[in-house]
Amino acid sequence: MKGCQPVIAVKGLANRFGEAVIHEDLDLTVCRGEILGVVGGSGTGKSVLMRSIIGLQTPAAGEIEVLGENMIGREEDEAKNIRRRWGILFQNGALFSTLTVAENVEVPIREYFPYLKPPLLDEIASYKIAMGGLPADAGPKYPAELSGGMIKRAGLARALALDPELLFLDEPTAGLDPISAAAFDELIVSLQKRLDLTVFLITHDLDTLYAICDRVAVIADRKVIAVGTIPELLALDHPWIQEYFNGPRGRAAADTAKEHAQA
Ligand SMILES: Nc1ncnc2c1ncn2[C@@H]1O[C@H](COP(=O)(O)OP(=O)(O)OP(=O)(O)O)[C@@H](O)[C@H]1O
Repeated sequence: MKGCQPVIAVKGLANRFGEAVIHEDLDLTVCRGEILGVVGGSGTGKSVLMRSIIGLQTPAAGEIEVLGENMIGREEDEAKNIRRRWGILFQNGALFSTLTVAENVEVPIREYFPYLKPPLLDEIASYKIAMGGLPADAGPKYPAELSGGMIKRAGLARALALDPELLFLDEPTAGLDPISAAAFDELIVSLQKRLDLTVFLITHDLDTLYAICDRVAVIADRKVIAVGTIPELLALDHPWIQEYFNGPRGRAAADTAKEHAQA
């Protein structure tokens, strides 16, 4: 991408579990300010890639830089300083079930700013809950009292708790109805613009790819086989890419995106 300032730079990444080789010589660059979609068939290693980037999975080989910092082999206190610069929304929201939404949002704030007093913590949590697009009365609720869409929004509010520069989203619209999914997509775009975020977004949702991603990285054959805009990807004749974007679901998503552009 022209003028790309790399926020994530992965080079020669290899991941293996026993005999199973998940990644081999995988390269990927995510540029500042973009929403990069990551797609690939089930089990191609999208989550393992994200886990490697955020330091939850030690790769067998390769280099990973995030926000200009080498991520491999860092001491815990150094890694902690880098971690506070990003937010993560895990696939199922990963909220603590025994804590309210507000308390969940406060977890990372308490970790990094243990001296903050409850009134200020509550104020910050309310602000983040509103940023996640939840009503104020969601704060005292427990995750079990929330709908799937609200859980994602609460997870997003927590991911935004420390004013991140970079956001990782693992299948944020999975399990949402199409209207809630579209609303969540809009929220991501508006947050990305307002907060000048870089977004690494794993998804199977073709509507999301068309609606909000600047570029899409395709994982197949253990590596990133292509990165580009959807028109750029459509010009490639890789069978998975063609089937994915030109299959019935891909064409329907393209039509929906066209209708939105004309409306
Ligand atoms: N901790 C682990 N131990 C052993 N195998 C693992 C581990 N984590 C992931 N795998 C394997 O690595 C492969 C890639 O998993 P991953 O969850 O990254 O796939 P994915 O592309 O995110 O899939 P999906 O789209 O279905 O979520 C799978 O075969 C999975 O079983």
